[in-house]
Amino acid sequence: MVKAVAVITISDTCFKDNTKDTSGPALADFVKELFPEANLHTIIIPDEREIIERELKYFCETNLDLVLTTGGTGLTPRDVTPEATKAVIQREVPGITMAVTLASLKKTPMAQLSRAVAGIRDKTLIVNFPGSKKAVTECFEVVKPILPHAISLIHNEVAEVSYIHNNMQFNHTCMHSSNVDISKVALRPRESPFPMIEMADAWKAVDEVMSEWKERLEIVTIEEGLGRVVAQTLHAKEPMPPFPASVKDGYACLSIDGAGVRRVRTAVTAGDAPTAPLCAGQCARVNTGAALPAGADCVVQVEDTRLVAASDDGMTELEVEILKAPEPQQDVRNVGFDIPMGTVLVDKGQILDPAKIGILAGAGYQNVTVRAPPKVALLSTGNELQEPSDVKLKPAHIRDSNRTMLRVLLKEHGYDSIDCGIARDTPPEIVAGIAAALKLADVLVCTGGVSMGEKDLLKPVLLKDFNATLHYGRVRMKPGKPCTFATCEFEGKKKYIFALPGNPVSAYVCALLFVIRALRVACGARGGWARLRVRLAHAAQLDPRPEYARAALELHDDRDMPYATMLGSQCSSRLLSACGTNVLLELPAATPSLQRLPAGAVVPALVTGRLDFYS
Ligand SMILES: Nc1nc2c(c(=O)[nH]1)N[C@H]1C(S)=C(S)[C@@H](COP(=O)(O)OP(=O)(O)OC[C@H]3O[C@@H](n4cnc5c(N)ncnc54)[C@H](O)[C@@H]3O)O[C@H]1N2
Ligand code: MOO
Ligand SMILES: [Mg+2]
Repeated sequence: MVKAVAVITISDTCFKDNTKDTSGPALADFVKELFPEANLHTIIIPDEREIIERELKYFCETNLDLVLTTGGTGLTPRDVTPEATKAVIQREVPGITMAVTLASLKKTPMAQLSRAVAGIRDKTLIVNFPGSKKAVTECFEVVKPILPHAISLIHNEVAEVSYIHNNMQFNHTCMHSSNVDISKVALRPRESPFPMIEMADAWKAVDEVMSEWKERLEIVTIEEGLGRVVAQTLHAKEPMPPFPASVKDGYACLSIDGAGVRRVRTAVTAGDAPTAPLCAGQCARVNTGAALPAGADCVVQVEDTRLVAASDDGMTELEVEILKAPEPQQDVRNVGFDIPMGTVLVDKGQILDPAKIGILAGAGYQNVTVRAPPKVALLSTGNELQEPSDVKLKPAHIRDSNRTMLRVLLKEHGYDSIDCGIARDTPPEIVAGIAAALKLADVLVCTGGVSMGEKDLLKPVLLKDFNATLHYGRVRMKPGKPCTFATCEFEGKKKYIFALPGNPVSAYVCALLFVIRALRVACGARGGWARLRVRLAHAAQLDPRPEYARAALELHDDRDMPYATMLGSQCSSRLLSACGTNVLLELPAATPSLQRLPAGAVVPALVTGRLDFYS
C-alpha cells in the first residue's frame, strides 16, 4: 500500500516564482490519480545540490514510499539533480530511466540530453523526471504501470506475507532447525530457572530498553496525526486573530467618546474587509468575529445600546445611544489575542489531540512529522489452536482468540500489527514462526508456551536459537506470572520480543501493562496508564501475588469516589472477566494479616479503557 509520495520541483525559476511551476502540479495530478489514498507532499526548491540532497534524505527518513523530482536533469551547469540523487540513493534502478529514455526518443532526439536517475534509499523509490510539463506527462506514462509493483517489492510485502502464511499456517514441514532438545522430558527442570522480578523492575526494564529505539519519523496529514507523538516543533506563522476582532455582536466605538449618542457610520460583518477609520462620535455595527475598523478600540454589545434614529424604511440604523461608557479594549480580541505570532503550537514529544489538530489547521499546517512506532507482529503458539474462522473444532482443540484480541487492542491504542498466524509447539516450527515475524517487524508479540510444561518452548528457543537476552522471564503479578521480555539481534537489527502467557486474560493484561507501554516509550511518550484511587464495590480476596483485577468503574453523584466492580471469577482463562471493564485494580499481595479487602476499601486503579463507556 502506497501511503506517502512527494513531488519535488527543482528549478531556480520556479523557486523564485511558484506560479511558473507547471511540471510539478502535473506530476502531482498523475500521482493523485494513481495513488488516490496516498498522502501527497509537494515542494519547490532551487537547483542547489546541497538542498536537493537534504530534501531527498528528509523524505526518505520520513518513510515516504516514492519521491518524484522534476527539473534539473539537463546539461546546463545548474542542472545537478542527478548528482544529488546519486549521492542519496543506495541502489540504482537503471531500467526505469532506460525505459523512459527509449520511449522519449521515439518522440524527440532531445531525450538524449536527459541525465535522469532512478534509485532506492532504504524503503523509498526516487525517480528523476525532466522539467517540462510535456516531458513529465510522457515519462510518467512509461513508469506508471511499474510503480505500484516496484514499491511493493521494495517493502517486501507480497513475498513475505505469503511466505508466512504458507509456512506457518499450512506447511508444517518447514526447513528450520532448532538447538532445543526436547527428547529428555524427564530431565526438564522442576523449578523455573527464571528469577521472579517485581512489577516495578519489569516496567523499568521495558522503559530502559525501549527508550533506545532509534527515532524513526514519518510525515502524515494533521488528521492522521491524531494520537501520534509529534517529532517537530511547529510555531504560529501568523497571529490569531490576524486582525483586531469583535467578541460581541454590537457597535465598535472609540472608548474616549464615553456614553451617549453615536452616528452609525457603517456595518461590518465577519469576513468583511476593514473599512475607513472611525472618527470621534461615530460607531460601526459589528458582528462577533468581524474586523474592527481602524480607530475603534472597544465594542459595546447590542444589549447595552438603544436605537435613536433609523431610516424610514427601517433598513438603516442612523444613530444609537451607548448606554454605559465602555472601557478601552472592551470586548475586543486584539491581533494575536488567542495565539501570538511565533507561539509554539505543538512541541516535539507532545501527543496530537483534536484541539492541537484544530489549532494546526487554523494555522495553515496540513502535514506534521510524527514518530513512527516500531512495527509489531503477532504470533500465536500452541498445538491445540485452530483459526478463529474454523467452523468445526478437532478433539481437544480450541480457536485462537489471542491474536484477534491483541490485534484490536493494539489498534484501539493506535498501533497496527502484522498477523503471523499460529506456530505449532515444536522447536523448529517456533523458530520458523519467530524468524518469519522478525523479518517483518521490530517487535514480536507472541502468546503461549512460556510456563513449565514440556511444550512450553518459547524461552529455550529464544535463548538457544536466537541468542536472545532475557530482560525478564517471570514477574510477580497475577495474571501474567511467566510473562517474558527479550531482545535479540536478527539480520543485523535489534528486535524486541514480548512472549506473553497463553491464557487469554494473562495475554490481555500483559499486553496492556507491557506491550502498549513499550510502544509508547519507543515513540518518546510516557508509557504508563493514569492511576485513580477508587473504592471496591465488594470485598476482594487477595492472592499471594499482586493482582491486576479487571473492573468496571461506576461514578455516583452521592459518593466521594468511583466504585469498582469486578466481573465474576478472575481466573486467567476467563476473558469474560475483562469484558466491559475500564480499569485494572492494583490489588496488593496477601500477607498473613491481610487476606482480603472489605467492600469500600480504597485501591489504586490503572485507567486502561474509556471511562465514558461504562460509567
Ligand atoms: N507447573 C506450572 N504450571 C503453570 C504455571 C506454573 O508456574 N507452574 N504457570 C501458570 C500460569 S500463571 C500461566 S499464565 C500459564 C501460562 O501458560 P503458557 O504461557 O505456557 O501457555 P500455554 O501453556 O501455551 O497455554 C495456556 C492456556 O492458554 C490457552 N491458550 C494458549 N494460546 C491461546 C490462544 N492463542 N487463544 C486462546 N487460548 C489460548 C491454552 O489452550 C491453555 O489453556 O501456565 C500456567 N501453568
Ligand atoms: O499468571 Mo497466570 O496468568 O496467573 O494464570
Ligand atoms: Mg504452558
